[in-house]
Amino acid sequence: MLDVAQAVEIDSVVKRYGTVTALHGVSMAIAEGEFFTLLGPSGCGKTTLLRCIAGFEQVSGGAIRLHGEDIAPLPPHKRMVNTVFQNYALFPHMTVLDNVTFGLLRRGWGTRDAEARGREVLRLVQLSEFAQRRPGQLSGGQQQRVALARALAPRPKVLLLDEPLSALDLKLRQAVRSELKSIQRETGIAFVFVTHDQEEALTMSDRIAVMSAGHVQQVGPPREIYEAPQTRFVADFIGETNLIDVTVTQVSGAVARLQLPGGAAMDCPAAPGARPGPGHLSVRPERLSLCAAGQGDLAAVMQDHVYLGTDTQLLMRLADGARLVVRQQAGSGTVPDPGAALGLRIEAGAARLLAD
Ligand SMILES: Nc1ncnc2c1ncn2[C@@H]1O[C@H](COP(=O)(O)OP(=O)(O)OP(=O)(O)O)[C@@H](O)[C@H]1O
Repeated sequence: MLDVAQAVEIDSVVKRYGTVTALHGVSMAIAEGEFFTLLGPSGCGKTTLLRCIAGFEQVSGGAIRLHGEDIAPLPPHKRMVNTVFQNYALFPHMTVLDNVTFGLLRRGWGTRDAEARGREVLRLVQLSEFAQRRPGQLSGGQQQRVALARALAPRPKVLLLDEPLSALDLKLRQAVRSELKSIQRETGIAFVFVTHDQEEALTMSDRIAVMSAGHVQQVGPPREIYEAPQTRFVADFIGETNLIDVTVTQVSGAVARLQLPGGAAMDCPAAPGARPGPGHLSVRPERLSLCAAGQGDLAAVMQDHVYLGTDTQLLMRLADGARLVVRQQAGSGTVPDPGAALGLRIEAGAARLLAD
């Protein structure tokens, strides 16, 4: 059935370049007005998927629908989507306003309407007073906003953004992040945002699709991706985690019973697909705490520590040689001496059995 609340539906999309398969049957649905992020390491297929939505590439299998309509037969300029590229691709010899109106005039808008719309989107990105400058006379962040204004000008239904902040330095990137987010809210159109930066994804998105090697690993809101990762890849790629080898004795529904290294038993939430047998538990470093040797869930030996200002990273080893990291907040305890035997307590609800 057709679901009109979906701005974009990606349905079992396969993309091959000769013998290379860049997308292996990828599915996801992006809602109207949603800030949706494709996140994954270099080469996982993010840009390929964006290019398939934009129409710069044809899919090898599956379908892409925009507001319920299969867009395969439509050329890029008929798709009601627009793209903001990493390098902005502004015309250096044109004014800011002309850069923004250029695409409108090519689409057949009248000069007067194009100029009015151009000034409107420049107001939206707070660049009204720069309308007559050339791109070379603007900062990187301002050029990025011109590129955004230009892409928004024809009122696309979906805006695609391919690592639009990666050319900016860290401070500026953080400032532009919140601007971009508020512009998205104001326009109410769906943004499909590509990044390999997990912090960018966590801070800006309504939902994130984590991709690896042409597959979707998990789709969900940032908190769910961080707190309830389903696979080792997601647990490891998003933030920092401890992957602990465990023996799963029973899985019933979303709860697993397992045995920790050292023999202690515990019940914990399990990702869909988790099975009895050897398994991996993910526990974030900030959700482990120290206690006396012989107490807690795990027995560990202190190895080393790294002072990080707001907190300290404690590096530990379990009896089987596995390494664990504990994050201790500044002022919340003393750092044990190297070689000290300790207990580690896993905060209630903090452990998650992964599917692989
Ligand atoms: N035109 C092409 N011809 C052949 N292979 C390609 C082509 N474009 C992309 N690929 C391959 O497809 C895979 C996915 O590439 P893609 O650019 O989508 O990854 P990405 O996740 O966007 O990476 P990055 O973050 O580095 O841009 C890679 O293995 C890449 O080498």
